[in-house]
Amino acid sequence: MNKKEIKIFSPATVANVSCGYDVLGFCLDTIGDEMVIRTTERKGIFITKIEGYDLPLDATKNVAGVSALAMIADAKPDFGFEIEIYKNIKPGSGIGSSSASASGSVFAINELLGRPYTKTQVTGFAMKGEALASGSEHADNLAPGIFGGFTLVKSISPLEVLQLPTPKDIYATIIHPQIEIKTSDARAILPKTFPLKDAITQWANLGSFVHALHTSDYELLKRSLMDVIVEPHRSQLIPHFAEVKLAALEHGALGASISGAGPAIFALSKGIENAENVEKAMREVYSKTAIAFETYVSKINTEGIREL
Ligand SMILES: Nc1ncnc2c1ncn2[C@@H]1O[C@H](COP(=O)(O)OP(=O)(O)OP(=O)(O)O)[C@@H](O)[C@H]1O
Ligand SMILES: N[C@@H](CCO)C(=O)O
Repeated sequence: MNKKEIKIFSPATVANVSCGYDVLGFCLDTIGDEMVIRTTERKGIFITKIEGYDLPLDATKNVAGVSALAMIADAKPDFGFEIEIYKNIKPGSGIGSSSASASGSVFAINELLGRPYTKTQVTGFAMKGEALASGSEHADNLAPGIFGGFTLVKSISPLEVLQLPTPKDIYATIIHPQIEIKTSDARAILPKTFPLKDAITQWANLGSFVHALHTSDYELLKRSLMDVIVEPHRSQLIPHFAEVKLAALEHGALGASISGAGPAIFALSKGIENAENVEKAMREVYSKTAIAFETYVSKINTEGIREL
């Protein structure tokens, strides 16, 4: 007998991770949304409650509803689902707000259906929801939420996700200035072509970053956390980006860059003490401005979305 109701924690995630635009991501632990999903006799998907932020209850306009509708169109259950969303991740934050909803609903429905779908298939349904928010299908926030840890999306069609190892002592620091950048806008400002020399630098860094994760080589990790493709364009949208990045690097971070489409900025550090020093240094930069902000220090969440 399958369960009729499930409560989950759907974590925030960091996409791109400097050198892996649209393919690399990792999962955070200290911030995420909660969702309750239950079966109903009436067929369909019904978003009955959203707390935290003002988002559409219409299932066709909410990413959680769109991904859930895609899953039930395939599974064809003879009952429906109600979804309650308790949002902690601000939409347009750069730490995967839309992704947490799009993946949370289908993770939970898969559980309530008795887990007929693999994690890769669940990610495929979630991509339908994520596309509503960003205007194109990508899975670099979804995959770390669903699989946990660091992930690499090798291909979106057919979808193939690689789970990468998480070095034992690695921590993330996030600063989230309270301005909104829509992913669709941040994608639209990117050039359509790039110089070959920049592409070479970027794929060399991506390859060496993956190698550094496999070998827990923090020195190599530090030298690989670079972005010559996206950061130069998008950093202009984030006030004080260069100062925050410099402060992070000067206070022990292995690397720092834009989290997803921004405005959040992430840093990776070896050890929680370094991660906390980086947090303090990042806070100092924004404390001198009129912009409100929040910061988080988090271990890497290797479990991903979990039942509460
Ligand atoms: N359940 C939902 N949660 C969050 N955003 C939603 C949801 N449903 C629809 N949206 C819409 O998606 C957009 C936010 O998604 P967007 O991808 O821009 O931000 P993000 O997910 O925080 O960023 P990133 O993907 O860079 O981490 C907003 O326009 C919001 O109204
Ligand atoms: N890879 C995506 C992540 C944000 O959803 C981007 O940077 O546009």
